[in-house]
Amino acid sequence: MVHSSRRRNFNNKKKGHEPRENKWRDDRDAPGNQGYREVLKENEKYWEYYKQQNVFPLEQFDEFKAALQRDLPVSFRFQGCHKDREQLIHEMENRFFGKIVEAEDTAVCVPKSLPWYKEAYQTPMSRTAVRSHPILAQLHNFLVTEAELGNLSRQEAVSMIPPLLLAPTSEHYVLDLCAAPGSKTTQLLEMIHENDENPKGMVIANDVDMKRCYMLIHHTLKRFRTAACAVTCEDAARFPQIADSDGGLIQFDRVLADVICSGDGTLRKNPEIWKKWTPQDGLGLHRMQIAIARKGAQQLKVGGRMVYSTCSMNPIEDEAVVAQLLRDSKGSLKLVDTSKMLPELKRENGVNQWKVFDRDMKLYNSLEDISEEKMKKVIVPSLFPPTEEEAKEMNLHYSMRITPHAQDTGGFFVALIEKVDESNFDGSAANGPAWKKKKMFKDEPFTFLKLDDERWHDIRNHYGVDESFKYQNLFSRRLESNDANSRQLFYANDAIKNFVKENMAKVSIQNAGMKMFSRTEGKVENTRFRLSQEGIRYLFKFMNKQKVKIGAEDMLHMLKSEENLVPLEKLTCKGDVRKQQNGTVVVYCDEDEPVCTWVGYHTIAPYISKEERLHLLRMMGVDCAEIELLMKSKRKEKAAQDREAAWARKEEEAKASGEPSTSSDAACAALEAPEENIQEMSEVKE
Ligand SMILES: C[S@@+](CC[C@H](N)C(=O)[O-])C[C@H]1O[C@@H](n2cnc3c(N)ncnc32)[C@H](O)[C@@H]1O
Repeated sequence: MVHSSRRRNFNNKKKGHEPRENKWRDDRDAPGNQGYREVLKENEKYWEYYKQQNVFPLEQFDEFKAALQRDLPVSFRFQGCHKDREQLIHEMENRFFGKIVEAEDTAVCVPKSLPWYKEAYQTPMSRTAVRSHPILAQLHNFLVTEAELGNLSRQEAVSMIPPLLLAPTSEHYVLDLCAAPGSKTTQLLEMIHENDENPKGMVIANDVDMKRCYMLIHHTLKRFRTAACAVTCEDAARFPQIADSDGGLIQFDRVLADVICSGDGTLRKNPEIWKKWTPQDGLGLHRMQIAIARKGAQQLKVGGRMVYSTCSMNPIEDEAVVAQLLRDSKGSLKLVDTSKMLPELKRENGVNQWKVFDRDMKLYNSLEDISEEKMKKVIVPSLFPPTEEEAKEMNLHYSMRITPHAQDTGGFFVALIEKVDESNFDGSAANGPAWKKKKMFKDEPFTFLKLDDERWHDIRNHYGVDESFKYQNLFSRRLESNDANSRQLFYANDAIKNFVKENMAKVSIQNAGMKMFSRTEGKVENTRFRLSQEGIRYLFKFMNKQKVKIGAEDMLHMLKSEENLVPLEKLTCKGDVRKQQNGTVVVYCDEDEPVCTWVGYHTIAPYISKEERLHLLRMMGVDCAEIELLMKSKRKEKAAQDREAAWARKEEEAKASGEPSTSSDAACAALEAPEENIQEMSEVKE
């Protein structure tokens, strides 16, 4: 992102300019960040539209408006395994909440857990305010390192609802049709891992936008390493039927259609919407939304459930889409009554009646009102509310709308739909405007290991891997002829392996499973393959060599050491470690937390990130305040360097094009993925 003072100069803004009432200097980290540009938080059409729609009692209108004009509270969610979550929540509450209360500062609030999701927290303070307050800054520091590791995710409160309603289990096959940037994908993955570290189920996360797929892989999934996920890049409205290994078709237990929408419930964090919103935003997306929802329903098995959700409160994008889906299904789909689910969540029931306006707020009561030919393409029959008879069958009130003022969140809509019967549903007729896909990367083939592969012999012998380990689920991303040179070996569970093998020719699969081994060229080790920390999670229990149980003191010594290389001489475990071959050695105090290390002739080095070290120390009850501070200053330094570099690039681009720069730096920075996480995708020149 761009350094603020330079941005101000570039935009010719005066320094020291104070925001006026009802204007907002948006958060520098906000998605779609426009810098410190002022935004007038007014839009007459928007206010009038929602006064007319009756999606919440009209007497609440002033509260609705006031909530939308306030900054969005910060919310975050603890994720990862149950034990870690509990311990981290305990640490956060113990270390910071007391101090915040003691400070008796009225400007500071203790984050509160959401009444309907106890592992998620919300604070009415904006992100900028949190970072600039001395006590909250420490808490922020703690949260940032845990977020880096994927133990915590900053996510809008309302966006946590769809996975909670879908409630997938470890056996479920889940399709997330519009997945990027992936906060709900992570939540779904976490749920299928909740009671089983190595679930039989899988999540296929799809997005039509290649750049956003890339973000999903290298930023979101990087933090939640799993063998049970694949990322595909397809138009959801045309998502292909997935082949199963037995020659049949895969039908999913759960589908999430968190579709593209006008985002008019995200005004509090997307300032652009204030200026641009008209009713046309919803009208323009309606057909695409129906097409995606229909394709999602087609992929469901009988008894399976789909969530249709939008971050818009507009019935044209919400109930009208669900109503058309139900109409088309001829009784194969039913809305599920969600009124008893998440009882503490305040919501409005879905509505049976709404009004259809065009871009200029002209009201259309029925199709007969349309005189102009060109409007017939815009105002289509499915925009209108159901007849009284249809409404009785549809139960649109079973769906829910979250209004911003009900519990200080963004606006959101969710419908839970169940497939009750296959016979009348013709998903193949699902058609919508086609998405023009821009191809950036060539999909490298997935080549799975065979028993006689010498790499497998090498790995099996070196790590003493048990016969029961599924070597056939290891793969590289190279053509078979070129495979021996692959730098990395990945691992997928059976469901993902079968999905990939059967479908790689017809589905654009960008990523699957997780990295387990990297090739090494060093002289120290006796294997060509180094084990990665995320790979241990799966391999550890199959390993009979290259692992050593050590005492807590040795572990602390290694993790706390300022030098990465720790002399073996200083550790009591040196004898046991020296019995292993040089290279990767896994050490552990507790079998649940094995740590990958690198052992040389005289030294041992934990082969994990700084954040991971910090997390392990926290889990061992160590006070990490000093290390956190040190890391914070390094992070700041790095962020400043990145900002400068991004800004320099932007200026270069602007100079080259002769146009003033717009700020898509967030996206720019987000696309810089560390090379080691890339599944050997190669760029294709178009
Ligand atoms: C509301 S966002 C999804 C947010 C995501 N579910 C999450 O929780 O992070 C909508 C996504 O739909 C994607 N999208 C838009 N049209 C699509 C299509 N036809 N097929 C698949 N994805 C689409 C966009 O690229 C965008 O990433």
